[in-house]
Amino acid sequence: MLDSLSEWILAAGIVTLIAYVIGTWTHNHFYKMNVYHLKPIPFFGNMAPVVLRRLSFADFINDLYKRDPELIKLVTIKDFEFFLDHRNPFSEEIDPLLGKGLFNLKGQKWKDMRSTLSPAFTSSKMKTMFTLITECGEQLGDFLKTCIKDKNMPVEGCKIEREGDVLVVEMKDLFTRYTNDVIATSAFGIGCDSLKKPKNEFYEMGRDVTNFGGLRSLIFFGLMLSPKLMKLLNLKLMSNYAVNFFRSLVHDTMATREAKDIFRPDMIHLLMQAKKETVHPNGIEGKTPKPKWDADDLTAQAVNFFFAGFDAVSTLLCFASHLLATHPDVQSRLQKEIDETLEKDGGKLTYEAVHGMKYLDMVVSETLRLYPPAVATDRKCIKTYTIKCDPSCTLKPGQGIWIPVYGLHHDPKYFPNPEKFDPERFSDENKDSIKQCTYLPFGSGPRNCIGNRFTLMEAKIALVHLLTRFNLKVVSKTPIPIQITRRGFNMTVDGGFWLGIEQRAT
Ligand code: HEM
Repeated sequence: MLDSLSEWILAAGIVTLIAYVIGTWTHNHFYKMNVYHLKPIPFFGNMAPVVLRRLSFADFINDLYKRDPELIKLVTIKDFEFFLDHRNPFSEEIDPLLGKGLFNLKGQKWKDMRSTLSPAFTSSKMKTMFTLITECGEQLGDFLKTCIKDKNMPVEGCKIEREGDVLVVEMKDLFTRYTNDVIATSAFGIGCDSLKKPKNEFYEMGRDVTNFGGLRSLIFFGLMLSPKLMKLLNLKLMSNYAVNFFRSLVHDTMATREAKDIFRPDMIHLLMQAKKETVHPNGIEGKTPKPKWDADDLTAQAVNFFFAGFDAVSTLLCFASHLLATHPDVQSRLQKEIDETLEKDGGKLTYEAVHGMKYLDMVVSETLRLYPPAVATDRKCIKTYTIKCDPSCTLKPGQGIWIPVYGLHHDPKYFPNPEKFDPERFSDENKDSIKQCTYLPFGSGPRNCIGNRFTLMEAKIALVHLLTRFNLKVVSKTPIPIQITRRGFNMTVDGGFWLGIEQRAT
């Protein structure tokens, strides 16, 4: 027991000293490496502006940014073998369904899983999934049409208000319902209509597990700083309830399909093939042992697709709709392209038509430049590597690298007048002049986003179904100018993406 004041002061002094040493343990790291750096502060390092909500994560990345696309090319493409892994904060022990997802896998296990999954994302597989996704796009258009026509139709559960013939819609809510239904049908093999059944369990679960605001942003930050401490405190990002929900969903779907010999052109089918080991990791039959995936390995991939698909794609659609509503000239030109394309094909939307619309591609690409849903990505050094610069800098295994996607996209050196929404940057004449490794919405090199084709198809289908029937309008609730949130890591705006949706004149 401490019973005198001096003992208390001594104990407090020792605790403070230990805390200070722990909080500044790595702070002379860059100094010792002779690398230009921002001076870190105790406990926060350089993250104080984000943790204390003085800056959004995107602006923080922009401020940190001292870039060199050539270096990014070395790390992500040329010398990729030295930087194979992400610095992932998810641990297989704490959050198995996050830790075992492709994004988090390391080394050979990542290579094996990536080769197993890659066949699911080829153009031919996208084509087979096109019909499933188009059905969700039609569902979205039909729901909005009925909502406008039938003023008595209940819309509780969805964030929709009525102003005469205009629906005032919170687009993040609308689009997460669409992206939820898309990923439910294509990755989990189940049909959902989250607009008509706004409280369905799959949607509620998705909203909950992909919310990285509030307490979760602190746990996320804690996992980055000290996974061991988080494990000790039993703090995880996914609740046991959510883990069991996804485990039994994937397990039951696979069991039903096996028992009834059901085939569906979706990702569950591919995962089932992987389980049966019919997909060979390197395509060289007999030379390399086939990886053994257990049930969690496979469920984790579906969960990984869900995480990526639910939030990032809806974020892209929110920013795209906002930009179209605030740039009516761009919206009209896009509607014209869509109308003409559909007319040529007798009103039917085909895979080829979606991929042939150039202006649509330019609008989506420019949205991803201006507001990349992944504002940064990273790599972890796994073998000692010397960067040939002056003075040279040697990276040791375990050290991490940020790739500041948002900073590159907003650099006037690569994108003149970077805050301007200008789809022309991606026209046939201009797009080839974009310098390699300066436009990275889906990352770079062999570890880039495996879902990039899927994303573009999904987003374009939604925009076609919306713009062919409706106009997007600025309303009094529309946030202008747009302010990216300072709460948490999600690329979103406080208060919501409110826009007006009105039926187009026929
Ligand atoms: C707007 C939508 C999306 C954006 C902006 C996005 C962006 C990214 C980025 C930046 C990375 C890291 C790449 C790197 O470090 O080089 C990534 C990885 C990944 N993404 Fe996406 N993504 C999106 C949608 C999707 C979708 C829909 C899926 C799945 C269906 C998906 C699955 C993945 C996976 C599995 C990885 C890890 C790949 C690996 O480590 O091999 N993403 N994504």
